[in-house]
Parts: sequence; C-alpha cells; structure tokens
Amino acid sequence: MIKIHNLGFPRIGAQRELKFALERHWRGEDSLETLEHTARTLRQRHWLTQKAAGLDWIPVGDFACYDHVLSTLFLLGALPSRFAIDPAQATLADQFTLARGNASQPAMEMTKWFDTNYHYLAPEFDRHTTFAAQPRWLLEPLAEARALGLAAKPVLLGPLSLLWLGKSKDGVDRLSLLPALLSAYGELLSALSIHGVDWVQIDEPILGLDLPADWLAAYQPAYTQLAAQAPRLLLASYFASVLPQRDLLKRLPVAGVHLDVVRAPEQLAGFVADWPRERVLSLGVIDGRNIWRADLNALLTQLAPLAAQWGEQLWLAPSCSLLHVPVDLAQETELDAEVKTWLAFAVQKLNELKLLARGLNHGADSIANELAACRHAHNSRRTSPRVVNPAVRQRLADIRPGDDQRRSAYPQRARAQHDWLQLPLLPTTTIGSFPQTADIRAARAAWRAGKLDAASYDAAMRAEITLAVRKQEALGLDVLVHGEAERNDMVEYFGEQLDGFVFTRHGWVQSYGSRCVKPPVLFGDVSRPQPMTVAWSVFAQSLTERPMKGMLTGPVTILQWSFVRDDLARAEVCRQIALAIRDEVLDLENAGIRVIQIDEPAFREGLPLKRADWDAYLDWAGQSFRLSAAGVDDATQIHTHMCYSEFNDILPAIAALDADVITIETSRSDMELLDAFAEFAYPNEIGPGVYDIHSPRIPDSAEMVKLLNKALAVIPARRLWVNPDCGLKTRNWAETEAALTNMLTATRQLRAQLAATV
Ligand SMILES: Nc1nc2c(c(=O)[nH]1)N[C@@H](CNc1ccc(C(=O)N[C@@H](CCC(=O)N[C@@H](CCC(=O)N[C@@H](CCC(=O)O)C(=O)O)C(=O)O)C(=O)O)cc1)CN2
Ligand code: MET
Ligand SMILES: [Zn+2]
Repeated sequence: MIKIHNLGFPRIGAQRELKFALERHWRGEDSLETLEHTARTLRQRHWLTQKAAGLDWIPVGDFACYDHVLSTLFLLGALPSRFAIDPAQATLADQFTLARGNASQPAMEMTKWFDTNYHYLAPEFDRHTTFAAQPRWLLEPLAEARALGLAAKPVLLGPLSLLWLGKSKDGVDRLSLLPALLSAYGELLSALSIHGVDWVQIDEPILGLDLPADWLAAYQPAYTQLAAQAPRLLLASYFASVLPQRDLLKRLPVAGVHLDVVRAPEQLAGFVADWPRERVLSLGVIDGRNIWRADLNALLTQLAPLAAQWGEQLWLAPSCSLLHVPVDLAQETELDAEVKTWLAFAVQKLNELKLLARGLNHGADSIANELAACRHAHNSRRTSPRVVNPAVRQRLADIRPGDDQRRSAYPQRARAQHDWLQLPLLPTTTIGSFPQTADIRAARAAWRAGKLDAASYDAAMRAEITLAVRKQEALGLDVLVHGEAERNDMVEYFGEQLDGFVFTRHGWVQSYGSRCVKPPVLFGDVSRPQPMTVAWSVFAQSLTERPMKGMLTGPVTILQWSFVRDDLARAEVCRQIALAIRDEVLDLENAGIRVIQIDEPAFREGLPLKRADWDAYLDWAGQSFRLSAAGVDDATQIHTHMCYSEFNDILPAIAALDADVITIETSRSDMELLDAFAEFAYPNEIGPGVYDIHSPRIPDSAEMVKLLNKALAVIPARRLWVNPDCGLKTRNWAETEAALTNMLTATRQLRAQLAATV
C-alpha cells in the first residue's frame, strides 16, 4: 500500500480571504485577533480539504500570514537585530513590522523564491546573530490539527537552506552560524518529538543548486546532529534534480527523501536503483508549478512496478508545495468548457493523488471511469485545432539570423536618438505604472460586471491618464509614461489580448504578502489579432509635447509569469510571444511613439537553477527580447526594465539585449549592483533606481543625491538616467508625488553640480 502526502497548500484562500483580512488589519479596520481568527479558519479549512483527499500525511506549519521564510525566522528566534524585537515575546504584529518596515527601519529585503514569482523575505545575518527556538509557533497549529483528528506532518525549512537564502550584513560567513542554528533546530525537533510527532518534512531546496563544496560538506554533520533528537525526517528537495547529491543523501541519517520528478524526471531511475529500501522514497509526480491535468493513465503504468517493489515505503505527492498554483478550479464557472477539462488546481491535484493511490493500491479497475475521463481530456488537448496555428509556425520558421539585430550599433543609434529627444543631462523618467487607486479598480470591476459601459470605462481611464500626464509635467519629468491605469496586471493584460491564452476569474497565486497575481493560461500558439496598447499611448502622447514612452511587457516575462503549455519547448513559445510583441512595437513606432519600454523583470528569474543550463536559456531568452525590439529605426529609443534580481552573474547577457536604456532596481542594495555594471563596462544608458517603491517611506532628496553620486562614480553622466526602482502602482498619489518631487530636486542639484565641474 503506497502512501500519499502533500508538501504545502496555498495560504491565500480560494476567495483571497487572507489577502483581504491582512489589508483590513493593516488599514486599522480589523484587530490582530480578528486577523488571527481568519487565518486559523483558513488553515483548518485547508486541512479538511486535504483530509478529504485521503492524504496519509497532512502538512502543518506551511501556513504563514506573510511569508514562510519569515515565519521560520520567528520559529528560530533569528530576527534582524536592527528591529530590537525579543523573539520570546514576538507576535504576529512583529512579523508585519519586519515585512513592511516602520518609521525608523526599512522593511526586510524581498527576493525571488528560486525560479518562481513568489517573493520571500531574505534573512539578515551578522556576526552577532543569535538563535533561540520558539516552538510555540509550530505547536499551536499542531494542536489545532490534532484537534481535528488529522495525521499531521510538520514542515520546516531546513537549516542549510535557511542560511543560504539569507544575506550576510557584515561579511560574516553564514556557515559559521550553523552550529548555533543547529542547537535551535535541535530544540524544535525535540519539542516535536515530545509531542509525539512521527514525521517531520524538512525542506532543503538548495540541494538542487550547484552548491559550493563547503556547503555540501556541512550536510553530513548537521543532519547527524539533528537526527539524534528528532522524529523521522523526510528531506524534501524540489525544483531541480538532486541526483548529483545521491550519495550524500544516502549517507544522511534521514528516514526519507522527496524528489521532484516532474521538473527533473531524469533523477528517478538513479534513485530507484540505489535508494535504501528501508527508507521512504517520496516522488513528486503531480506538477506543483503548473495547472495542467496529470496524465493518470501514464502515471499508473509508470508507477505500478514501483508500487509493487516499494510498498508503503513509496510515497506520492505533488512535486513541490502547492503554493504556486491557484486553489480550486471548481470556481471557474466562466472558463471555456473544453479548456477547463485540461486543467487542475490545488484541490484537483490532491484528488489526482487520491485516484493514483486508489489505482495503485486497489487496481486500475477501481478508477476505470476517472481514467477514461482523464484519457478523454488528454486526447482532446492533444488533438485540439485551437492549439496549433500554422501561420504562427510558419512565421517562426521564417525567422532570419539578422532579425534580432538593430540596424546600427548603439553609438550611432544614440546620436540619432539624442538629436531629436534633446533631453537634459541625467534625464528623469518613471518605470510605467502610477497608483492603481481603488477608483480605478472599482471602475474596472464595474465594467467587467457589465455595470459600466465600455465608453464610460474608456473615459474613466482616459481621465486617469490625463491626470498622470499633468502631474508628471508639473513635477518636471522629462520622459513621460501614461501610467498603466487600464491594466489589471502587466502580464494578464497582454494575455487577455493575445490569441493562445485563456484566463481565469479566481486563479490567484500569492506573489508576496497580500499581493497576488492571476497568471494567464498559455495553451496554444500565440499571435496578436490586433494592436493592444497603441490607442492608449497615442492618446497619452496627444496630451503633451514631451516624449511619451510606450509601455510593453517583454516576451520572457510574459512566458515566465503565465501558466505555460507543456507540449512545446519554452524557447519556441517565447519566440512566438516575441513576434507578437514585435508587431506591437512597430505599430507604436508607426503611430509616432518613439520611446518604447519593453519590461523584462522576470528575465533573471527564468534563469535555470543549474549553471550548466544557463547558456542555452540566455541564448533563446536574449534572442526573444531582441526579436521583439529590433524592428525599429535607429532613432527609436528602446528601454527595458528589470527588478527583483541579482544581475551580476549575467551582465554580459543583459548587455547583449542591446537596449538603448535599461532601468534597474538598485536602491535597496545601495547601488552595489552598479559596481558590476562598471566593472563589465556596460556600454549603453542606465537608469539605476534611486528609491525603493515597495515601502510607503518617502526618502529625502539628500539620500537620492548620495545614491546618484555613487552612480556617477562608475557611470559617465551622459549615460545616466534618474528614475525610481520600479513602477508605482502599489503606492498612493501622495507618496508618489512627494517621492518624485524629491527625486527631481536631487536631479537638479546634481545637474548644477555637474555644470559647475565642467
Ligand atoms: N504578474 C506579475 N508578477 C509580478 C509583478 C507584477 O506586476 N505582475 N510585480 C512584481 C511584484 N509582484 C506584485 C504582484 C502583484 C501586485 C498587485 O498589486 N496585485 C494586485 C492585483 C492586481 C490585479 O490583477 N488587479 C485587477 C483585479 C483587482 C481585484 O481584485 N478586483 C476585485 C474588485 C475590485 C476592487 O474593488 O478592488 C475583484 O475582482 O474581486 C484589476 O486591477 O482589475 C493585488 O494583489 O491586489 C503587485 C506586485 C513581481 N511579480
Ligand atoms: N512597467 C511596469 C510598472 O511600472 C514594470 C513593473 S516591473 C515588476 O509597473
Ligand atoms: Zn519592476
């Protein structure tokens, strides 16, 4: 009898209950107790859903109100010292202070969770970091789960992954903190042991990365120490193959290992052949990162011999936590009926597991009807005429080598651009979005619900655009944007207008804290039936003499932030999107929009986790960006924008995108990033962000002058732009205008300083 379990469940709620509860609390409308009550209700509901799916083990401790890395820090008492919070007394309110900052301290830094669009809060370590286990954070939910009669399996982020994912604030070697950290983990595990816990899932996702030798070497002593006082440990890997670490894993005193065989099926044979039979082999066979219905027929055939050999030592699960998929497909009553049969969200994925277990334990006949339905859905998807568009395939085949190259090299283009743009030194601009106010969202919601007609919605958005243009002129910005009021999201908006996509009503996935995204579903060949942004940009340009930047999302980011078909190589899909964006770029240019930004904030996120795969990715991703951009005249200025990323290791590839201007997030790293740009002699223009847009805090102009002086030390003034870190959609107008006023003041001061020195 094989067993089934789950690694983690989405926290946000099918109706985004957690999001709304958090935001009500932060606005001061609900008490902390009310919020905690909602959180408890949600996690209990999620446990019962999992119980109904017949799981043998249910994860506990995967729930977090803000972020699971942040929760782990509270569990271990490893709070950044600058907040001066006593871990023994800490409350949920303190979690929000760390996550969102306060009057005297900026928020903890947010960064991407591996290659996902989820952002965690990066632990801050220094030589004075101490640890003190606070088991109450885990024992409370454990008691709640047990009260519901559940077989609870606590989930912990493992010690080496926790250290690796953090930042050293004073140069301290994070590994030197391991002994102290292990004592705290030891205390936690003993507490769980005392409370009668059988199994603990300990996540070490970094095992899939190319780890340095000293980090790998730390595993053996660390886990030997932990296992001594712990319940049975199931060491969970995901997102990449851990086959290179198989011998290490065998030496560790863990009772089981979890493998992601959706992302890395090639590791399966190696483990089956060699993993000790008395230990658990947990296989992640249901895709936790995508929304396609599993092929149960194929899985049954593949797994039946393993089930016979391994019996109850074989566990099946989703490939990773279900955090990365929406909650329940049943809510999608408006989704195209055929496409709907091709999909599975978290609840459906657990049902797939249940069917697999039944089929393996009681024979395929016991699920004959479900297998037939599954076969039917897969056939329908494979043979659907909507999936393949011959014209798109032909266009891809017709791509010629020069199609991704601009007509002239940057120096010549720069002359042509500067001739007509006539911008001052240190030109100022913003990244695209202005505040998405409640009024804007309400107007869109009313229009979608049929309560506001199209013409009125259009007029409301034009009024927002007009307001944004007037405000920018008053502030004195040089290159304007229209503000993106008409966009629900920078990816979903384009997905809705392109062929080859469908979109959901409730398919929300947590991005960070209370912020969610609703990734469009890319199921077929992509093409652009008609212009998508031209009318808005032309309208915005008509309001001003200043240059108006056209604003597009790039092909790599559209790919990365969608749920993408798994029946065509990502490189091909990306090129299809690139050609659609290329058409839009050319239509914008024809309509007189001659500064065009193609955002690629997810360019770094798409980088494979293993270095061996980097070159191939950078090759097709870079080509796709250039395909989208390269059709224009020399005098048309192409911008790109990137954020949330460490770019240092891929700078040559970023330079190879050959954008005329790149605006990047740098302020939170205090412009550290720019050293790398200088070292590599980045050849084109750069706008390093001069302030963090994620926090309500308003930096003064002196702070920005300091950052700009840092930038000027490494980038020549004539190639330097001034802008915020990212778009301003999550801010309100008061914060936005105050911060931009300071940015303009700082710029004028720097211009005067430069004029005085030449
Ligand atoms: N896809 C994507 N990934 C990204 C980013 C991004 O912009 N897009 N930015 C980075 C950071 N991530 C972010 C992710 C989300 C948000 C964000 O603001 N999300 C909004 C939702 C945005 C949205 O889709 N809005 C829709 C729908 C809004 C909505 O929920 N409407 C209500 C009703 C309207 C109301 O009265 O509010 C409803 O339909 O129920 C719209 O504007 O139309 C949120 O969580 O609140 C910000 C940053 C990295 N990853
Ligand atoms: N143009 C987009 C904006 O300003 C870029 C955002 S990058 C996450 O919102
Ligand atoms: Zn950005």
